[in-house]
Parts: sequence; structure tokens; C-alpha cells
Amino acid sequence: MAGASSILTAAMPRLEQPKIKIENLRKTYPVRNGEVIALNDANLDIMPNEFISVVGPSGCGKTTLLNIIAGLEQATSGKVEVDGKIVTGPGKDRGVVFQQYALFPWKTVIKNIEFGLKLRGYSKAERREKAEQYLEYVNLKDFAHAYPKELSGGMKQRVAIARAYAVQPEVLLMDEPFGALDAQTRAQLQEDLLKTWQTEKKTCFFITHDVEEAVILGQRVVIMSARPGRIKEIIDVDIPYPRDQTTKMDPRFIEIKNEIWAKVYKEYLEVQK
Ligand SMILES: Nc1ncnc2c1ncn2[C@@H]1O[C@H](COP(=O)(O)OP(=O)(O)OP(=O)(O)O)[C@@H](O)[C@H]1O
Repeated sequence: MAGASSILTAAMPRLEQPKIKIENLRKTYPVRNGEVIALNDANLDIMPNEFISVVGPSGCGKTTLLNIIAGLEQATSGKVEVDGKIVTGPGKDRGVVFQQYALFPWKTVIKNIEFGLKLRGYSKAERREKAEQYLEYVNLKDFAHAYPKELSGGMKQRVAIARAYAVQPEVLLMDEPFGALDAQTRAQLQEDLLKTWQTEKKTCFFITHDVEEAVILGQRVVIMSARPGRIKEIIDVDIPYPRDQTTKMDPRFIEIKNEIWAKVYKEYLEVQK
């Protein structure tokens, strides 16, 4: 049962400018006996406030693509534009959450969150207020003055998420952010992310190995092919929002999940050859 909004999206021509435009992107890395082609001719338009999930076998270039959008790596050829401007480096319009939390071990939880706000010029009082607000959002207010080493892996990742959300970037780039979390925390953070995406009108690019997660979150799921990474196929997830854990029981959800799973598995088998 397709949602009304997704039927409209599929039927109407897209007049808006893409938020992110990925054009003929290629990335090679020099290695001892030649080069590795991490990405080959990747093309994708991501619309404002769109939620894109990205799946594909290990090593197919997902992180490379995210890093180039983030401005953390340079493409070998091709380009990425955000709001029509070519990306040449990181920018405050784009926030990144990695699988490994990348917190400063010498700073307390609240100082870790305040750090990004400081870089963006917020006053001391504003930094504290925002940091507290987002710590509450990830249910870690009681740990504001703890150090990362005193937290579990899941808690550290929640701090990293709060840090990225607190600066309120228009684009959220997330590289398996929930991969290391227990199932309950993961489900909770998926629902929180969907709420944040809808209320704050963010554009999300979300990499995951978990096809179920890709489908519960994304409006479209990008399937990347085995190395050299290309965008192999894009599947529309025609299931209306709001979605929550019960959506996972929906027959249409299960159908889409199985279809994507089979395609990703095929790519995985290619890697094994
Ligand atoms: N700095 C580097 N030097 C050489 N090769 C690299 C470098 N970074 C990535 N690669 C290679 O580029 C390819 C794509 O890597 P990438 O990390 O983007 O894949 P991925 O799809 O994110 O993998 P995973 O799902 O395992 O995280 C891989 O073959 C990887 O070995």
C-alpha cells in the first residue's frame, strides 16, 4: 500500500534543485601494484529533505562516497555539489556521524558536544544550553560531566549523535552510526532520527549494512555494486511515514526488504568471486 505522498513523488516531475548533486564521481587510491578503484562513475541527485539509505557489500565505496560529500576526501574526477556549490572541503551545512564515535577522550561529555558549537561561533551560554538540550534528547543528561572512558559503546555513540545534531546541519551524513549498538538502543535511535529528520527538515545520507534499517528509514535505498563501486540501483520505499518498529511487520515492508536483501547478496557474491 503506497502512501499518497510517495505516489505524488513518483508521478510528478522534480522541479526543485537537488540539495546534493553527485556527478560522474570517481575515486582511485594508489596502492603498491597499481590503484584501487573505490568509486566509478557514481551519479545521484538527492533532493532537499530527502532520506537516502545506502547499502552494498563491504568495500564497495560507501564510506568513500560519504567522505567526498563531507569534503573529507577529494574525488579523483567528477564532482559533488551541495546547494549548487562544488564541495571542496568540510562545511557547517554538513554534519557527519561515524560508526566509531570519534570523541575527545580528554573532554567531558558536555564539552565534547560544546566543541562543535564553539567552532560555529556560539556564545558560552548558548553552547551550554544547546549541549544540555541535545544530551537530554539522547537520554544522557546525567552523564554530562563524565568522560568518554566511563561510558559504554552505545552511550559514546549517543554522545557522538548529540554532537552532530546539536550544530543543526542541513545535511546529516551518517556512516553506520548505529552499527555497534544493541537492538533496543538502535530501534530507539532510528525512531528519534526519523523524528529529527521530519521536524528539522534535514537531508539524510545514511549508510548501513542492515537492509531492514535501510528500509525503515529511507525514502529511497541506493544499492551499490561490488567494487569498483557504482550506484547499481535505486529502490523507492513506498511506505508512508511516520514509520516505527511496527512498520517492520507490514507485508509491503517485508517485500521491499527481501527484494533489496537479494540484490545486495548478489553483489556480495560478486565480491567473493
Ligand atoms: N586510504 C585508502 N587507501 C587505499 N585504498 C583504500 C583507502 N580507503 C579505501 N580504500 C579502498 O577503497 C575501497 C572502498 O572502501 P570504502 O571504505 O569506501 O568501502 P565501504 O563500502 O565503505 O566498506 P565497508 O562497508 O566495509 O565499510 C576498498 O577496496 C578499500 O580497500
